[in-house]
Amino acid sequence: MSDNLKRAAAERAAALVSDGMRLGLGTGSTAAYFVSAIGERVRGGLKVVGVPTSEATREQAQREGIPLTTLDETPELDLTVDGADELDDGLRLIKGGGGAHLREKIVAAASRRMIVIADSSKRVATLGRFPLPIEVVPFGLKATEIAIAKLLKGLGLSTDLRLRNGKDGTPFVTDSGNFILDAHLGRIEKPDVLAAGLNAIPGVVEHGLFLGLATGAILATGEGLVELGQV
Ligand SMILES: O=C[C@H](O)[C@H](O)[C@H](O)COP(=O)(O)O
Repeated sequence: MSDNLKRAAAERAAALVSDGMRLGLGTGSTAAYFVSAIGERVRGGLKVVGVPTSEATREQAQREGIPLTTLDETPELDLTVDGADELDDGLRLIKGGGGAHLREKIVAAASRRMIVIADSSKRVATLGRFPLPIEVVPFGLKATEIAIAKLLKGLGLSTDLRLRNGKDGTPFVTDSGNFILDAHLGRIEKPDVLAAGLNAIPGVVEHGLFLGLATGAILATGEGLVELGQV
C-alpha cells in the first residue's frame, strides 16, 4: 500500500518535468520512484539533466540512463523532487533519515523549485516526532555533542542524542565522510530558532531541518493525491 502511494506521488511529480529541465534528484525510497519514472521518460526521448543528491541516487540514475551533471557544471537547477521524513503544513521538513540531507539541502537550495513527494503519513502538525538528523564532523565528536546538548537544554528540548550506527554496529558514515547524531525531540515548537542554534555550532555540518526550501508537496493518500503550496 505504502509503496503504491509513494509511486503515485512520484509519478505526479514526474509529469511536471519537461524538456530542457535541470533536475535535482532526491534520495530515499520515495525519490527512487521519481528517478525511475524519469528514467522511463528519458528512454522515451525526454531531454533533461540531473544532479543526484547521494551516491545511491547517482548509481540508480546511471542505471536508468539519466544524463547526470554536477552543481559545478550546472549550479542553478529548475526543479528538485525529493522525499521527506516529516513535513508540516508550512512546508517545513525533517529530512536525513537516510543520512543524505547535506547534499539534499545543497541541491534544494540551488533549485528554483523543490517539490516534496511522500505518502500522507509523513504529514504532521508539529515537527519532531521523527528524530532530527544532525551531521557532524568526526573530529571533536564529544565536544560537538556537548555543545548540541547545551543548546537543546537551553531551548527546553530533550537532550536525547544518539550516534547513528550502521548495520555492523560502527558509526554510520555519510557520503561526505561525517557522522550523524539523531536528536529525539518529540516536538520542535520553534524550528527556526533550533536551526539557527545548530548552524552556529562548529562541528555541525548540516541538520535535517529544511525551512523555506520546499515550494510544494504532493502527498498520496488512500483517496488520492493532496497538494500543498505550488505544484
Ligand atoms: O536522507 C534521506 C532523505 O532525506 C530521504 O528523502 C528521507 O529520509 C525520506 O525517505 P523515504 O522516502 O525513504 O521515506
